This record gives sequence, C-alpha cells and structure tokens, in this order.
Amino acid sequence: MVTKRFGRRSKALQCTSLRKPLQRGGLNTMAATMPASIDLLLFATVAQAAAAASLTAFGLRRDRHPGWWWWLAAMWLTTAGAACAALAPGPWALSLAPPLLLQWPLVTLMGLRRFHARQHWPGHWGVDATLLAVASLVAWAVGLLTPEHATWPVVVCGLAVHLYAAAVMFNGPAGSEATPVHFLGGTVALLAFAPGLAVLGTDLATQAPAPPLAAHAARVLAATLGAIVLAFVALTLLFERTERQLRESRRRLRLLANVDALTQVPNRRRFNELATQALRADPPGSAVLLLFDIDHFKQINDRLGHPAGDRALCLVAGSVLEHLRAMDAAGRHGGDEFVLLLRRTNTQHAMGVAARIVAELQKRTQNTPLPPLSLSFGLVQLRGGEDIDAALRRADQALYEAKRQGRSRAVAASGDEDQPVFSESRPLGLMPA
Ligand SMILES: Nc1nc2c(ncn2[C@@H]2O[C@H](COP(=O)(O)OP(=O)(O)OP(=O)(O)O)[C@@H](O)[C@H]2O)c(=O)[nH]1
Repeated sequence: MVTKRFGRRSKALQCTSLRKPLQRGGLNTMAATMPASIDLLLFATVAQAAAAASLTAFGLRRDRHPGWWWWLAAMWLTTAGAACAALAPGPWALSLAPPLLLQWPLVTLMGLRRFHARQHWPGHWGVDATLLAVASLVAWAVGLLTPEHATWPVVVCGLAVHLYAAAVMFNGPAGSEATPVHFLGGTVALLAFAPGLAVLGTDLATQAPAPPLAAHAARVLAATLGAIVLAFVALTLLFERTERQLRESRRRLRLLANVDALTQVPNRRRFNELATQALRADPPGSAVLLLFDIDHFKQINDRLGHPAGDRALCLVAGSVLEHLRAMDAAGRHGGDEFVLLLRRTNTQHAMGVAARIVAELQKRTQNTPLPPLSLSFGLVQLRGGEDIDAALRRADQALYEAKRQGRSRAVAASGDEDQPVFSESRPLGLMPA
C-alpha cells in the first residue's frame, strides 16, 4: 500500500527513526498514510525554530512591548509540536503534538489583546483561554486514548480554534495597525482548513477513513506557515509602534524647542523664525512690531508669589492669542515681555489691537485674586529691508518711553535707532498703581 501511494519518493517510510516507534497496530497504519516525509517535518521544524529564534533575538535587543512574550510562546510551542512529530514520533509525542500545534492562533490572539490593550477587542481573553484549554485537552486526550479515532475530533478542535481567532482578529481594532492584524487573521482563516482538507484527500485516495496522522503533517506545515507569517506581522507591528513613538517624541521635542512651556506661545527663537518668514513673504514695510510687558510685574511676584505671577503671564498670553489673526505672530520675548508681529497693517491699527488686548486682559483678571493688570507697549512700523532684531531694538526704545511717560500706554517710534521720534502716547485701560 505504501509503495503504491508514495513509491520511491517516500523517505518517511524508509526512515527507521519514524518507523520503529510505530510498529504497533493502528499507529503503524498511521505512519504509512502520513502525507509527508520525515525530511519535510524536519525542515518545517527548522523553519519554525528559525522564525522563533529571529523574533526572540530581535525582541531581546530592544524594547519589548506587551504581547511580544505571547507571540514568542506561540512560536516556540508550535516548534516543539513540529519537533515532537519529526524527532520522537512515539504515541506520547504524537498525542502531544496536536495541542502544541493548534494553540498558536489563540496564544497569538492573547498577545494581540495585550499589544493593543487600550483598544477595543471583541470577546474576552478569558474566552480565548477557555477555548484553548478545552481544545488542547480534547486534542491531547483523544490522541492518547483513541489514536485511531482521533482524526476528526482533532481536526474540529483545530478548525474551531483557528476560525474563532481569525474572526476576533478581523473585528479587532481599526487604524494603522489593523492591516497586519487583518493579514494575520486571513492567514489563520485559510490555514484552519488545511488539516481537514488533508484528511478528506487521504480518505478519497485510500477509500477508507484516514488515521489521525493523516492530518498531522498538514497541521505541521500550516503551523509553520502561520509561524512565519506571525513573525512577519509581529515585526511589522513592533516597527510601526516604534516609529509612531519616534514621531510622537519628535513632535514633543519640536514643541519643547519652539513653545514657551508656561504660556504656550512661541518662544523668542521661534517667534524670530516666524516673523522673519512673514517679512520675506510680505511687501516691505507692511508689518508692525509690538513689544510690551506687564507694569510692575515684580510687585505681583513679591506680594502674591511666583505662582500668581505665572498666572498673570498666562492671562496675558491668552488675551494676546484671543485677538491675533491667524497670519500674525506672537512670542514670549523673555520674563514678562511679549512680542507681536501684525502683518499688512499700520501703527494706528496696531494701537487698536493693543487696546483690545488690554481690555481682554482686564476682563480675564476680574474673577481672579490678581490685582488689575496694566500693560505698556512700544510699537514700530517695520522699514523696507529692516530685520526683526533691528525692529525689536527700536520697539524697545518705544516701550522704554511708554514706561517713562507713566506706563499703561502705547508709544510708537519712528525714525532711526540713533534718533527715535516718539508718537503721542495712547493711554490703555486702567492706570497702574
Ligand atoms: N512669576 C514669574 N516671574 C517671572 C518670570 N520670568 C521673569 N519673571 C519676573 O518678572 C519680573 C520682571 O520685572 P521687571 O520687568 O524687571 O520689572 P517690572 O516689575 O515689570 O517693572 P516695569 O516693567 O518697569 O513696570 C522679575 O521679577 C522676574 O523675576 C516667570 O516666568 N514667572
């Protein structure tokens, strides 16, 4: 019968290591109907071990995400299952192999649940664990107690386990990480049918019920393919997550480098960048620069403490952002000084913006323990070709003049830095104490 089915190509049947332990009764027949050679099983074992070893080596050298251990467990257990069949094909080993081979979709699923712990998954890991325990127990028990009648119970157990895992994977979390999970789910669903088809094929070929081992080689090969796909998917998921974390770190670093942590407005360096870009894009001399600070801010710190001072700074920043157009730029120049670049405007309009900021600030200060806050502004209309630093120096002179004239006002400066000409000042809101 053997020669008829496999002819000279069947090394499995000439291999003493496979034949010796199966010399008794039904198992002898099972070995004879195994649809794969011992070489193939050995090759599958080595392929699985290689996939598992790569994932192990990869994970040991970098951050291990939750789920990684489960995937490793799934892969090493299937390797053990394949090795059982290939290296020690006795009754015990052959009853142990099916549960070891059919566990991988569920153990992988448990790993996925941990990997995507914050996302919604259908079902519950308790259901996965129960199904795994029941299927493994049935597969092991029937393989040990009634090896000749174990074929279909084991096939059905494997089918249930695979299809359940595939269904959960397909309905798992959406988003960028869904594609590799769906790919894995598709593979699991396809591999679910391999042992059953192998049994049916053997039934048809031999015109007799197939023995349990007929499905065994198909199970080993399916698990090998599954392990390789799992290794690929696990690596993809780990890479994608690492890359997402890197992108997030870069975003945070950019934010830290550009934004003032207290007030959440751009810092001085970033403001200079934004303002320089804006000046390049606009007609020369079309922007107004405002430099302003809180009057007697030191007294707020001294009387009410630094946290109150911080609060005042945040209120100022909030008031500024409220009245800024999307194309304008604001920044914290340092300490209690802020700077604004209003594009395509003149100093008269800029004085109006300053007045609105002061009014907004007074509104926001009303329900706080802070005293009424007043601001002093220095304004300059930028000249054609003037850079931000030069404009800031002139605005600083205007601000100094506003302080000199009694604070809580806006003063515009024109003329050269050496010989500034100050406009009449415009009082803004409350007069400082
Ligand atoms: N709470 C707080 N205070 C700060 C911060 N940065 C700088 N300061 C304080 O801001 C104060 C700035 O005071 P000055 O601008 O020198 O003087 P002023 O009291 O505002 O007086 P005028 O500007 O002349 O009206 C200093 O006391 C600094 O310690 C900060 O981030 N938080």
